Amino acid sequence: MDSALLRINNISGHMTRSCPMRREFGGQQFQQQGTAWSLINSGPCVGRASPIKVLVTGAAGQIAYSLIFMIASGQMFGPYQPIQLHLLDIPKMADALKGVSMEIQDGAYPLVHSVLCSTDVQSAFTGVHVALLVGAFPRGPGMQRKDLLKVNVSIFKEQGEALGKYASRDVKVLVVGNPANTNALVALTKASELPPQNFSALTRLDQNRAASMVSDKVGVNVDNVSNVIIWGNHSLTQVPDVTHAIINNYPAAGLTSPALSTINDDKWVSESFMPLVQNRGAAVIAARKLSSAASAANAIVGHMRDWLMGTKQGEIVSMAVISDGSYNVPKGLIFSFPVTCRNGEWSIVQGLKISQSIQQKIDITTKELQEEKETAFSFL
Ligand SMILES: NC(=O)c1ccc[n+]([C@@H]2O[C@H](COP(=O)([O-])OP(=O)(O)OC[C@H]3O[C@@H](n4cnc5c(N)ncnc54)[C@H](O)[C@@H]3O)[C@@H](O)[C@H]2O)c1
Ligand SMILES: O=C(O)C[C@H](O)C(=O)O
Repeated sequence: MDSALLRINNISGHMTRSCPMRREFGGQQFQQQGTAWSLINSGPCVGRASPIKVLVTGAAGQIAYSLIFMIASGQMFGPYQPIQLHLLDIPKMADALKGVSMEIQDGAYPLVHSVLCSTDVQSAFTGVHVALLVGAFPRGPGMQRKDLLKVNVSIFKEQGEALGKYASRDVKVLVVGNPANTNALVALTKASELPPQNFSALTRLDQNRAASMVSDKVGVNVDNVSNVIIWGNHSLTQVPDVTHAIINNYPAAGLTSPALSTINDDKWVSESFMPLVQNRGAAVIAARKLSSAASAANAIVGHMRDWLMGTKQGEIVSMAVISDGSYNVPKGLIFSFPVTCRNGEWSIVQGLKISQSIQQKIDITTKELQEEKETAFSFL
């Protein structure tokens, strides 16, 4: 197979049936403006009445096997956004990829208008509005993510070039394949035609892991925990930070409490919570003999939904994005920062107070990213 297009729905017929004037998604109101959906009171956002092209690489792999079906069911772009899926994998996975496309068809997802299965980079990347770069080799037991640099950098070099040449100029890119921050930097560097702000790497899984651990400790539902921050690299040196985290509806409905004083156990924060979050990926590999997949897919959906649809009022999420020098992180590294998103753009939250102990840890993860960058660029 080079490329095979499966046309599932009649695109124009579907559009006219499913675009009312106002809709609600993720607790937010959208209205139709021409062919676009806009957040009411928030300017334009991703929602379009015409289909968007969504690329998933590594589409025959284990993360993709959860992710593609979450996208197809509307969990990433909302229940009114038609989708054209572009699925890329390597030639030896062509049969498995075909099986995935058969299952998409059998799932009868109304939002999926077509599926392009390809082992050819050019056709897979052409015209895409969203690129989810999952395809890469995962680490096994005993490995660190940066051990994958040599084998995975060449993938992101080629795909960065393809983004620059063939993708839509407003493409939003999320790199998942490890080491995700540095692979994203390689792709961005090779796509010099595109703004660096279009690129990001995934640390949302770490954020979700951290929020879940805090919710267990305090005894609240995880959706009551917000503003946990992950600083730096998606690696052992990442800095899970609860200094600015909030417990909502605690101690009673409608009230909020700072997480740190609610937890009231500094030893737990530094000696249990932080290392558990940092080592969680390895713990899953030790238990499953495979790396996290379903939870990674859920994190990818959360990351893209917030980027495109906007974060909730007062909410901070973590995304690895290009550093502009904020918090003294050298410009040009892909670094996980606290961000908010509006109108399809992220901005780094400024002015947060950083304790000395968190600052020391930020310096360590920064140093690791600088070293990874040097190693990766020596392979280019
Ligand atoms: N950032 C994160 O939070 C996070 C979380 C989980 C996994 N990961 C990483 O995501 C990556 C994928 O994990 P997985 O469990 O799905 O692995 P997997 O081995 O199950 O699937 C990877 C797929 O990518 C394909 N692939 C390899 N090279 C490719 C290329 N050049 N173009 C397109 N496809 C290619 C493989 O054939 C395979 O089908 C790994 O690098 C893993 O470490 C990152
Ligand atoms: O740990 C891994 O290698 C996979 C992934 O990055 C994770 O955090 O689960």
